[in-house]
Amino acid sequence: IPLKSQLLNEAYIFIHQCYEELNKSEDDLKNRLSEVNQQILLSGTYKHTSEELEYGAKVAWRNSVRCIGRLFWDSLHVIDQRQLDTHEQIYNVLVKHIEYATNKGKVRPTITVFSPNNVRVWNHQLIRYAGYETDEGNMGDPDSIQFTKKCIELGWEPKYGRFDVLPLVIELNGETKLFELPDEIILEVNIQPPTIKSFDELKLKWYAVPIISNMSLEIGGITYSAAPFNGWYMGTEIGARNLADDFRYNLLPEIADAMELDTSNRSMLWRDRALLELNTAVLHSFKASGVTIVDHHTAAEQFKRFEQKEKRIGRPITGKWSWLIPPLTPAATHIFHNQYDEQELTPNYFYQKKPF
Ligand code: HEM
Ligand SMILES: N=C(Nc1cccc(CNC[C@@H]2CCCN2)c1)c1cccs1
Repeated sequence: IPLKSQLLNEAYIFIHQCYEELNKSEDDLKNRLSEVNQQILLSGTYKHTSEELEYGAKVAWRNSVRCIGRLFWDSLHVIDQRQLDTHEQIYNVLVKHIEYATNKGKVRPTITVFSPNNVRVWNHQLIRYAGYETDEGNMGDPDSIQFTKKCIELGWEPKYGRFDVLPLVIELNGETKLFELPDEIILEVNIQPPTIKSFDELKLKWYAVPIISNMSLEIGGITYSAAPFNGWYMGTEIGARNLADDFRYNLLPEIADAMELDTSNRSMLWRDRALLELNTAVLHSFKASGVTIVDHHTAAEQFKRFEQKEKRIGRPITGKWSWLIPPLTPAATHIFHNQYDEQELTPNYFYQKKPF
């Protein structure tokens, strides 16, 4: 086929890779290639079959170089919602995604794919806490301050709490609408340590399911700009970053006080002791609540199995070392002592320009 455009080229490569890996016949491949060629020459684009979409979304996960959780790439639940064309339908399907993925705590890795190019979800994650800048300092999640301001501009009523779940902001064909999430679909875990009782006054909690909604899914030259996907948490994301970073909830000083540590002397490693206590509390609390979570040692072990499996099959292993090593005790994992090819193959998930 004279490759008249970049899209033809990328479509060609994807269909070949997909039909090869799915063991399709030569006839199927030939027929599909000429069909795709026709669609592109006639309309300038082409439509994936549901099978191609499912394969593409799974392989995009397998190609995500920053992800430690890729062992389970083939078990992704792919929900094809490319036919929806109103804000309300999209909102209802996002609520269904949250319920299906949460599954009362037995988290199911899931992605919902909307029509390419004309849908955007403005949220970073479907469930995330608001952040506020007040005269007395910050309240809530500082990472959400800018988006929270946007929601207030769009008519959202701020509650100025520490853990206010943000509304969904859905853009369709250039029109943006705001939707509140019903409390009952948001599963949260109260975080208390297995040891220290004084933690309780800190009244800590976090939401159960991380659902990334601001990245695009690129398959064979087609960009799905709204394709929210979730897995389950690795404990350090909550305990070593979201609740610990001094530009996030910055809780280590309070944790250290609750542990009656001497915080006047750094070389006593009080920050490290507080981190350990907080991270064991996160893992313990999620497990006690029956919510899926993985510790960073187990996750690294699973990633090692992923590497071994990919090697056996003869596929390249790609990874981004600085993201794959966990923020807590990284040198205790094999990842720390390895090097990885950072090449970003497609299909893949990519950052996209902010819609606001
Ligand atoms: C099943 C459990 C999973 C676990 C435990 C897991 C774990 C992680 C962790 C810890 C990160 C780094 C996040 C950060 O430091 O902010 C990450 C990144 C990533 N994961 Fe996974 N993941 C899982 C499933 C998935 C799924 C289902 C997808 C997509 C279908 C996915 C795609 C990605 C992508 C694209 C990134 C990079 C995000 C960025 O660049 O900001 N992961 N994963
Ligand atoms: N466990 C998860 N964690 C995760 C995965 C991808 C992206 C993120 C959020 N990353 C952005 C934050 C903020 C800056 C650096 N980390 C979290 C998953 C979320 C969705 C699928 S798995």
